[in-house]
Amino acid sequence: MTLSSSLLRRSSPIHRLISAASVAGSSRPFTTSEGSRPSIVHKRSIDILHDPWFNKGTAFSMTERDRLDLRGLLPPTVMSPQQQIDRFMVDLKRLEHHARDGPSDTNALAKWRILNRCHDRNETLYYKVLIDNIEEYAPIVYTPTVGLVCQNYSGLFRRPRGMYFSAEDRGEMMSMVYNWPAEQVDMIVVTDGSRILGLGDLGVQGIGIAIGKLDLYVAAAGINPQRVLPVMIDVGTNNEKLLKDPLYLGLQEHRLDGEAYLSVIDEFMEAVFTRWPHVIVQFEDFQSKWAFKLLERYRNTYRMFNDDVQGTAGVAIAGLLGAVRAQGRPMIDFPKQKIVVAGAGSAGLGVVNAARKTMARMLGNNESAFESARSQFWLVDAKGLITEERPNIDPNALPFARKLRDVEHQGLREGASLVEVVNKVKPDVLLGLSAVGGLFSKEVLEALKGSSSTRPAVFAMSNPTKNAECTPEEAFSILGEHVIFASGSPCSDVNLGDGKIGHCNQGNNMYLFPGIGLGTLLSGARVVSDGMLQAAAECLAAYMKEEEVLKGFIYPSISSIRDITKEVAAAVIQEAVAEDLAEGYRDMDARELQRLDKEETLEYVKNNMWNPVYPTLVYKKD
Ligand SMILES: NC(=O)c1ccc[n+]([C@@H]2O[C@H](COP(=O)([O-])OP(=O)(O)OC[C@H]3O[C@@H](n4cnc5c(N)ncnc54)[C@H](O)[C@@H]3O)[C@@H](O)[C@H]2O)c1
Ligand SMILES: O=C(O)C[C@H](O)C(=O)O
Ligand SMILES: [Mg+2]
Repeated sequence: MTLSSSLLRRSSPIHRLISAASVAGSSRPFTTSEGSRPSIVHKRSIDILHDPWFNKGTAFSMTERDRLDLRGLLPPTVMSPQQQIDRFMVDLKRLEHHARDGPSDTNALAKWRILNRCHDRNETLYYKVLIDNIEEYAPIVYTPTVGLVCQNYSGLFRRPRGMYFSAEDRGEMMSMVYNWPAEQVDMIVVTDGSRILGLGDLGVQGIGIAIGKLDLYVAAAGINPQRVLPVMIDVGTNNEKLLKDPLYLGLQEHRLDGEAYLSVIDEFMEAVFTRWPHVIVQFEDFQSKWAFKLLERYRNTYRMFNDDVQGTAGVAIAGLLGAVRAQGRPMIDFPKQKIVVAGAGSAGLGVVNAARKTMARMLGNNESAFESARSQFWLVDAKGLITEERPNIDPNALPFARKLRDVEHQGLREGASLVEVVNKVKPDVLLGLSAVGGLFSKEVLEALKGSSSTRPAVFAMSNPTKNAECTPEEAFSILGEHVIFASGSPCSDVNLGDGKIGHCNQGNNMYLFPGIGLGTLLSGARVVSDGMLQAAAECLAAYMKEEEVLKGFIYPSISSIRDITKEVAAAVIQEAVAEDLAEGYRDMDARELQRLDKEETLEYVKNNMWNPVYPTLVYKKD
């Protein structure tokens, strides 16, 4: 290599100076105009986005994105430099405004920004901070702050993270997936932004939830951060506010539907599994209309699961079993529990389906057990109690529609209100997955006083905090110290006076999805089976000791999430082996996996979890 060519090597600092000098003045990236001299760049793809000299961010034109292998690495809308400035200023002004008025979310967003900048600069440091302070920072990188981040994503967006596949990319996905710089990807979290937490359709801004979930994959499951990929599939949005917002980063058209929608998701799945055949894809925050259909479409072919349907169900079951134990009763009494569920979307239906199966197994695992288990559930949605009389009933809710004979006997009817249902049914458990903040009103909680349980349980599982069906203060003040309480987003314990504390559990799928993903990865299971999900739920339920449960602690502290995740992953591996689904991972082939006992499986999991430690770096010439 000649001296001059070595000087011009793309990573050399001298090269950067030369290139910068050659573009000084007229052709700096931000001011490129027709006819000005081009900048010579010796890099492509993500390296350009990470180089502050050449990065134009959302202002890269589509042709430049194609030429420079950037397609998919940025949100689909091309912005003008002025729009970029406008977007930045909106964000800046919003923070100034909030700082004057002082609403409580300002601090959380400011903390998110600081953490996010650290994430952009130094991943090892970022994850060390997150792991060592998970209780403090999970509420920032995950629910509830991640909801606020998604709502403000157009303003907060600086450096891209993850990939964007849009309706405009049809026919291109198989090649654009190669624009992602990592050779290996273990875990993808994908959303179409159609139902982000309880905040509705946030379009392309929903990428924030995929990023937040993967942060937990790294922090809790020890998935290598270089092998995670957040994905946003932008098929438009039906959020009218975003459709009119000139600074919105996503496609400004209504959502694709029907076959057109399915073909985009199909193309995406085919592309990622072609490049990374062993990847695991977690579907996140898809509106329930598609959540169930996509799960059925892919679950027997690809390594995938839906976190809102399946992860939530497992966490709810663990909590429901905890609530039985908290009453001083054995878990096997679970099939006697009367459970009212408010919300019949992807999460609510996921929970009742899985809880019914769990009850049926305890009752003998036959047809009649399955049939009798269904009568333990009352489903209430926006139109009230769901019965067989419901016109155009959602087929997914049909198995739980109450029989007319039963409801009449109970003094209820089609569409009865939640308070009526609670009054008449006197449930042991009231579980909310409705996304309606305050749904468990004073009247509803007063009605629960009539519960036939000695320790009624309230699960206000909707996220983020403002969408929770009630607060722990409301539950404890109305129902007294014996109520078992869980919310989806973190809440503080309640001081009940006289030295007594009302414990607020966090009932969130974060206790399971990292372990489900890690266990699937390390087992090399071909698919994620119902049995593997059930094993994960049972493992979480068993994690809690008797004395903790009796004190109202039905979920572990998030500070032990790495340990819980290790246990869950080991349980998932053992089940995959038992079901003959495990094909092994790296040096651990299927036969060796079969030989591992529980302790050895735990050790195997532990040894495969990434830790945030700086590796030794060695320089090598190209
Ligand atoms: N804690 C967790 O781990 C967890 C997991 C998944 C989802 N969630 C939360 O659950 C909520 C719902 O998620 P989803 O995917 O099922 O949403 P979804 O939109 O699919 O379903 C919402 C359901 O609530 C019903 N509903 C609306 N208003 C109601 C009312 N007044 N009374 C009773 N029901 C009402 C709707 O009819 C619908 O059936 C979201 O807030 C989400 O954040 C929490
Ligand atoms: O994201 C969460 O905190 C839980 C759940 O997946 C949700 O959609 O609310
Ligand atoms: Mg979710």
